[in-house]
Amino acid sequence: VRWNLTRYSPLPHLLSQRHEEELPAVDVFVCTADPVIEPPTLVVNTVLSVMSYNYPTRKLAVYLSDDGCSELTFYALHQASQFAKHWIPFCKRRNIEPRSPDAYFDKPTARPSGQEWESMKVKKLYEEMKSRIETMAEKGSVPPETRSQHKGFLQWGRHNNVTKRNHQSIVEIVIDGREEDAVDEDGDRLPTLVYVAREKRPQFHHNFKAGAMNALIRASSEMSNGAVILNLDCDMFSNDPDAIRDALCFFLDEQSGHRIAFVQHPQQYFNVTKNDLYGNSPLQTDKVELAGMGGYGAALYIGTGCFHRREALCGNKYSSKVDGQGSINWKSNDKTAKEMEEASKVLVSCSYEEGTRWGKEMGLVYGCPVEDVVTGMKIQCNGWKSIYYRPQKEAAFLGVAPNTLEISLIQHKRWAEGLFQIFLSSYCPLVYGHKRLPLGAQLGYCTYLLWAATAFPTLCYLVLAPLCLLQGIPLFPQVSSPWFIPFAYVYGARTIYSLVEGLMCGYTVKGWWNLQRVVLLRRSSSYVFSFVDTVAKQLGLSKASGFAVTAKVVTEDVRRRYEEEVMEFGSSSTTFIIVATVAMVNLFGLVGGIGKWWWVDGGMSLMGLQFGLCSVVVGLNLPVYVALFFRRDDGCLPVDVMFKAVGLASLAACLMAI
Ligand SMILES: O=c1ccn([C@@H]2O[C@H](COP(=O)(O)OP(=O)(O)O[C@H]3O[C@H](CO)[C@@H](O)[C@H](O)[C@H]3O)[C@@H](O)[C@H]2O)c(=O)[nH]1
Ligand SMILES: [Mn+2]
Repeated sequence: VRWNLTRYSPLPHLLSQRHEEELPAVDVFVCTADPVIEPPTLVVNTVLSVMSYNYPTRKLAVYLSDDGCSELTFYALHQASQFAKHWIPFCKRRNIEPRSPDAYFDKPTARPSGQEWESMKVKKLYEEMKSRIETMAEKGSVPPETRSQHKGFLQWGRHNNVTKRNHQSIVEIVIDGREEDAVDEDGDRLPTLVYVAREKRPQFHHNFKAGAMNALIRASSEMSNGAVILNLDCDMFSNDPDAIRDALCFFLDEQSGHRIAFVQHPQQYFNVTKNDLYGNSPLQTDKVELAGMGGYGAALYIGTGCFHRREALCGNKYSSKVDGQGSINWKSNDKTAKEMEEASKVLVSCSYEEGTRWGKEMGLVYGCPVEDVVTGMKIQCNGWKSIYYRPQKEAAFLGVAPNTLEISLIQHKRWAEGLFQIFLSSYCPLVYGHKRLPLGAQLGYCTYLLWAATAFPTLCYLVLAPLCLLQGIPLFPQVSSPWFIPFAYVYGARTIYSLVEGLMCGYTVKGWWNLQRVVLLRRSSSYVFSFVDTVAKQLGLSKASGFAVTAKVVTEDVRRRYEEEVMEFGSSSTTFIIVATVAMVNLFGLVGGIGKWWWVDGGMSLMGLQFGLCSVVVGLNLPVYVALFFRRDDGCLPVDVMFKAVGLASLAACLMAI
């Protein structure tokens, strides 16, 4: 992936000059799944940020897919549609950035001073809306005066018996951009806003986010039918009001635009701390590796912050011969709102997909926890190219990064599992991509798909090396032997390369060091589970696991520790027992090894590499020891984890001795 770096700088002013009249309709899909882990205020901030794009509003439609089917989320969206009448003109008049109200009012420069009455007024309206949403969340019922403002609330009426897992299709147009009264306080037209909760029934598998996206693709095709689709997770707001125009530069490029299926932005986060304790923002991946994949025309689709050509996402193959291919012009729709809602409801019902190619050849691929990567690859194998675009100016999208170790490890378990599953499936890039993807791209995909497979080599280094050190079994050549050189070279060169590249990408030394630790923790815990689970599933020993939605809110205490970059444990999960045991084994190895070999002539030289390895691991694990023995806050490792870890590590040492 490092052989083919490609970076882009679009020229949006040329786009306006040449194509302003024929700009395509753009549909924005926002997905949410649970009103508790993904609070509605967060969701509507994302929605408001995309509603206020600098783009002709009659060509902009925003769809919210709610897999939680929550009246609260609908209420929040309805509130947001009212607030948008003030927010959008405010943003456009003053050209403010970012356009997520929370993020904007949080900026120190945005805090309105005394004279800024308008800013004060909008801020007040925003706070009022937020508190209404929070009140409704506490009370659990919609105020009667609001209930009568939109027929959509009837969907949650008593006779419908709506639960998260069992309910009818709901498609409610909250703002129909074509209506005369759909205007903001300045009299300008508002973008279309639609709420969709696809039908759920216990006997039908809903296929998580992939299912939600496919439902949206179909529902939107009945309404705005935008030729370009922007996919966002509910926790990722748009940070650049001109992002659509930048992306269109790729699709409308006269030379190669017709072949572009999607334009992917990196996943960047607004809550990453200075030294990125949990390695959430891997700068080398963002700035180098993904750009390298883009160089092969095979940028990965990573689920959010991605602009798609509808046609390619729907499963059509690229062909230079088909007429009209590449044209993504705007078309209008003459149906009434009611007709559109009714037609879409059928398309998002459970049984609609039965016997169709949806989830296989059409739309997002089902059955894989990383539906995004496999779908992206399938699109590329259909002959399309994809672009990876990381704007130099500022991030176009900003999301919420996991802020505890556990959340981050759970997320990685899902990813590594899904990725490995792709490797073992018929979608393996070396097979499926053979002759359809450049070799570099096939191998590039494998560097991700094989994350889980790194678990066992890593565990060997982490467990066998220190135990053998204790027992006096040398595993590597001794320091004075010429065979020492290749080992030292590989390790040294790899480390220096990674450090230098990391620093060039903008890491602090501490940030780079933190990343090494996190990678170690992932490989020795999350990826072990991913590997075992995937293999068990392949052998038919267990059923497909679900999609553990990443938690987006934590308590105040936990957030404070995150901001201070103190590692958060705070539970006795199996993951942490493994983490603590590995740390203890290495501590025993190092201390015991020194005690044993220091006095023996040539002992330190004989065991040199093992000592080195053990010291690095102990160094990386310092926060684990601190959490085990020195910390007393709620985020430390509980006493029972300490006993278990010490017990298991001693047991392992004893077994080795026998
Ligand atoms: O049944 C579900 C489960 C999830 N989601 C949505 O999917 C998105 C991603 O879920 P999240 O728990 O935040 O997962 P992350 O690990 O943060 O997501 C990354 O990884 C996923 C694949 O594992 C991709 O789908 C995401 O786009 C990508 O950001 C969120 O908006 C959810 O609301 C649904 O709509 N329905
Ligand atoms: Mn997420």
